[in-house]
Amino acid sequence: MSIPLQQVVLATSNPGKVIEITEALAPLGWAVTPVAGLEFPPEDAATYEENAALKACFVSLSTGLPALADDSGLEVTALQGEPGIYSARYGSRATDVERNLYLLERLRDARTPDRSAKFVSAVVLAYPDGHLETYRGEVTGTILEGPRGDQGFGYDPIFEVDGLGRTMAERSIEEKRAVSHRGRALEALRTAHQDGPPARQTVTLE
Ligand SMILES: O=c1[nH]cnc2c1ncn2[C@@H]1O[C@H](COP(=O)(O)OP(=O)(O)O)[C@@H](O)[C@H]1O
Ligand SMILES: [Mg+2]
Repeated sequence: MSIPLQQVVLATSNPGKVIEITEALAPLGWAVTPVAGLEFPPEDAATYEENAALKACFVSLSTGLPALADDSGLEVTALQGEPGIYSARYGSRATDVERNLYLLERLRDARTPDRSAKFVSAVVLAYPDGHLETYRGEVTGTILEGPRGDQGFGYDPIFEVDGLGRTMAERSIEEKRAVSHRGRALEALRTAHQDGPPARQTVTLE
């Protein structure tokens, strides 16, 4: 039997993610509240899915409510998938602008014409009884020589979405959601929940 969902806590302190996730979940009619006053455990897992599960489980257990977390990153082909799961702290740089500059330097040093990359998002919804739902979204693009646009956050200004000719920072929140990794993962979640919580898989041991 599914637990009816009315309220979900967002397990993130990233303001850009809070805005994007809250807007993407609006059609479901859930009360979506950002988490407050919790210090997150270190993200020391090896995959986006496990890191998102760490954050979502921690907040769900702390609040007794269903909690949703996103773990995401940028994977640059010529840098063997860097910064990947380490995107939030790439090169130990402290700000988005410094991390963007560091990435551009690394790519220049790689001396290759290949500037292809992709954004990946894993979204996990954790229930207080330990049940997890996992969704994933990706978007491919090109790393520019310099930043363009002032919307969004993180690596948005240096990532031009394939086929669009605009960076993620040159799109409104709605336009970004239509193509972004997080928008796609959350669309999968919305579809799964459109008629109530999806059925849980039962495992039978023989
Ligand atoms: O939509 C996006 N646009 C630009 N950069 C992003 C996006 N999603 C993730 N990133 C980058 O990847 C990092 C993902 O970090 P992570 O998911 O571990 O935690 P965070 O919630 O603490 O930022 C972000 O800090 C940002 O630098
Ligand atoms: Mg992370």
